[in-house]
Amino acid sequence: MRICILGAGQWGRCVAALLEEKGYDVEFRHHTDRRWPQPLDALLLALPVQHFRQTLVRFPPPACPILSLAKGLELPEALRPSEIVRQVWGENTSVGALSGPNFASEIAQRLPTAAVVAAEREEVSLLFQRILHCHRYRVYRSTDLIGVELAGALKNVYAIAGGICVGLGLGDNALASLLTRSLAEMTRLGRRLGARPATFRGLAGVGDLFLTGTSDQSRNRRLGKLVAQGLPVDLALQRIGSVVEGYPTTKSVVRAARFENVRKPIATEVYQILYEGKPPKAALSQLVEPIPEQEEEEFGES
Ligand SMILES: NC(=O)C1=CN([C@@H]2O[C@H](COP(=O)(O)OP(=O)(O)OC[C@H]3O[C@@H](n4cnc5c(N)ncnc54)[C@H](O)[C@@H]3O)[C@@H](O)[C@H]2O)C=CC1
Ligand SMILES: O=C(CO)COP(=O)(O)O
Repeated sequence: MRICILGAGQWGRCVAALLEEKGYDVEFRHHTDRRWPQPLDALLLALPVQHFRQTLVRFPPPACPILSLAKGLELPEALRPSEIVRQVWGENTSVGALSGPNFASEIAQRLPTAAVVAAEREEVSLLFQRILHCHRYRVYRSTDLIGVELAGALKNVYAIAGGICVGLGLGDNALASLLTRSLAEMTRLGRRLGARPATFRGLAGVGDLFLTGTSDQSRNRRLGKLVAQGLPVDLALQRIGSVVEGYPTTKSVVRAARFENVRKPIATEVYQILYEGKPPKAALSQLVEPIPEQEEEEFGES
């Protein structure tokens, strides 16, 4: 079986190594290429989401199932990776998504973890589960493509919030509270777009949120921490030096029409810190001080 990976960053290279270990023939394509390898059985997309569209248009629609490995929402409409794929290559394109608590660096060290592959059509999720699953990478299946893609993208916004909380030295109680309320907010945003709430309690949701919200390996959390410690956003992004999907995704979530009128106080504060220069301390205290308004319940807490 011949598998192509478009995008050779940390994640694309890590997944390639895993597949090669399983005996697959893997070939990379870069965003400057124009042709697919022949023949081609499956395509994995490992590009940052903001580069998806401009890269995909260079290539003809591939005649094989596609899996997005990316975690973000495209500006300005907050489109999910699979939505971009279908806009560019046609509505009938077979496309799924992979997500979960997966730091590339740990998987590259052969440490174990789990993930979920989602696709609307079960034969697509079955195919990619079979391709990726192995003794150190346990792959589950889901039919909630919307939920899995949204969970993977949104957790980056809340990992930044976690970093801000840590950077301000607010303590572990505050961090746990913030991440729990973040999960409620993610679930609410997901519900608006038709995602299943249960998906947010799975690997792509709580699994990845708690990983990236509590570990300094996360680039998103590091961005929040550096900014809370007083570094200007552009310098913080430069210092991290690789893709921080939560940065554009925060803007997508707060500005896109599809999330209008969904209560999202945490994402809004993160947006104001990153894009409007609001001092992190003022933003975070705004989340802590007022008695919460009555809101749609996610955890029976109103
Ligand atoms: N690194 C990780 O641990 C994980 C990353 N992901 C996701 O995978 C996606 C890729 O992330 P990483 O591989 O970590 O990024 P990276 O920062 O290591 O690599 C960046 C990638 O962007 C490509 N690129 C740079 N400029 C480009 C342009 N103008 N047009 C198109 N492509 C361009 C590069 O070729 C490279 O493939 C992101 O959505 C990320 O959230 C998901 C799970 C784990
Ligand atoms: O998605 C990831 C791990 O699951 C990678 O997180 P960061 O992009 O925050 O480093």
